[in-house]
Amino acid sequence: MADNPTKGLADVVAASTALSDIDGKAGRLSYRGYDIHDLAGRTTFEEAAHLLQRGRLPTAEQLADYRAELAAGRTLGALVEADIAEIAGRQEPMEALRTLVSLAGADDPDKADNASDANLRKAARLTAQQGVLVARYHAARSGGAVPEPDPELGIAANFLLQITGRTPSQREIEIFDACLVLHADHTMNASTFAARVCAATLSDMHSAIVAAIGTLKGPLHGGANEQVMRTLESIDRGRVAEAVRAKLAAGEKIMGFGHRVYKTEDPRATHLRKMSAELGESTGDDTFYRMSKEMEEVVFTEKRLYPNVDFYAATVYHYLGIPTDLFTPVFSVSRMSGWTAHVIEQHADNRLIRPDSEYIGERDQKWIPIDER
Ligand SMILES: CC(=O)SCCNC(=O)CCNC(=O)[C@H](O)C(C)(C)COP(=O)(O)OP(=O)(O)OC[C@H]1O[C@@H](n2cnc3c(N)ncnc32)[C@H](O)[C@@H]1OP(=O)(O)O
Ligand SMILES: O=C([O-])CC(=O)C(=O)O
Repeated sequence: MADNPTKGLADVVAASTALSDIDGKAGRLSYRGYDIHDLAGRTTFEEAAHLLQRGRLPTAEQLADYRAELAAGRTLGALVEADIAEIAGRQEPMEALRTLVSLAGADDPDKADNASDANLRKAARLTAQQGVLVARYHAARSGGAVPEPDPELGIAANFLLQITGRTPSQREIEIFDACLVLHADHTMNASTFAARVCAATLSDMHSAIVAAIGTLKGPLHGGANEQVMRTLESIDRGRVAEAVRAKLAAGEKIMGFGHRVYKTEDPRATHLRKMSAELGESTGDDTFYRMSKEMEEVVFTEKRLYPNVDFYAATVYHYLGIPTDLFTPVFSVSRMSGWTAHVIEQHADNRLIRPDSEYIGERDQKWIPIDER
């Protein structure tokens, strides 16, 4: 039987959204009508999150209020505090985040309230807490202390401070802030779709985010950034082309390449490639950047595939001193802003999401009693 033409829901429009838009042929991405090239490097993550969750780029006053709300919202609840050390000892980072966000839901003062004002408050708290959860998880498993967040710093700077234990340079903050902006939203990607399916049953925001985190974790989606770094680390630096060709010949996918929607360069990769080059040079060892460039050339020659957002994000995070198994959690720190905005949008104009399936199993089977099977 021929493959279902909508297998994987390719090209199926599953929701209407005013949050982000992609032109896959031209390689363009915009958030609420603002081209990503105009936002990255000029807009802080907090401004982008405000744009997505609250519908507009904030004025200075609105931004100050939003930042104050985020700062107040990053305090973790009693259940999370009580269990984080135990969870850090027993679960991998994305599994732990899934558990911790679920616990945060029990601690949240708005809990299962789906009203729009409650959803806005929960969206801000979830966005404020995600980076803190990653940092606290990392400290708990490594037995170290987490520096207190600096109230003068934003989410990007505080995250780097809390993960690396040192005050990041201004340029590192700018680069990481731009990374968070670049990852914030991306139409109906798998994790956002999962969040919307959950929200569309009129389940609550924390439940939808738990579904999204579990979905982002997989290596065909957000989990690819960690796999990119593992691939680079496993390849002999003088034999990149040979290693890539061997993987392709063995039928393996090369992590960080290909995309369901982009048929040309992912516009986010354009920024991340430049950041990787800059950070590689400034750290004095750009080997992984140069290996990445070579991989890009070989994959394009062999398969005509372009790097996606996860490819150069890997070396950027590596150069920023972020442990490799926290790369996908970093993605969730940013995408939390988009996921929560999608839940708000879904609840505001809801209809149950329930697609159909094509039945390919046996029919008209005759039932046989158990002792005769
Ligand atoms: C944030 C994000 O989620 S970005 C994506 C992150 N994921 C990755 O980087 C994982 C690697 N990439 C992939 O697996 C895919 O390109 C996806 C999942 C991103 C897109 O998948 P789809 O649109 O379903 O494309 P699909 O997997 O069917 O690939 C189409 C063809 O291109 C090939 N292909 C696609 N990506 C790759 C890759 N990275 N390496 C090698 N071949 C690939 C497939 O093998 C397939 O070939 P075939 O037609 O000869 O069988
Ligand atoms: O849109 C997708 O399918 C995956 C992606 O690039 C993202 O979620 O950022």
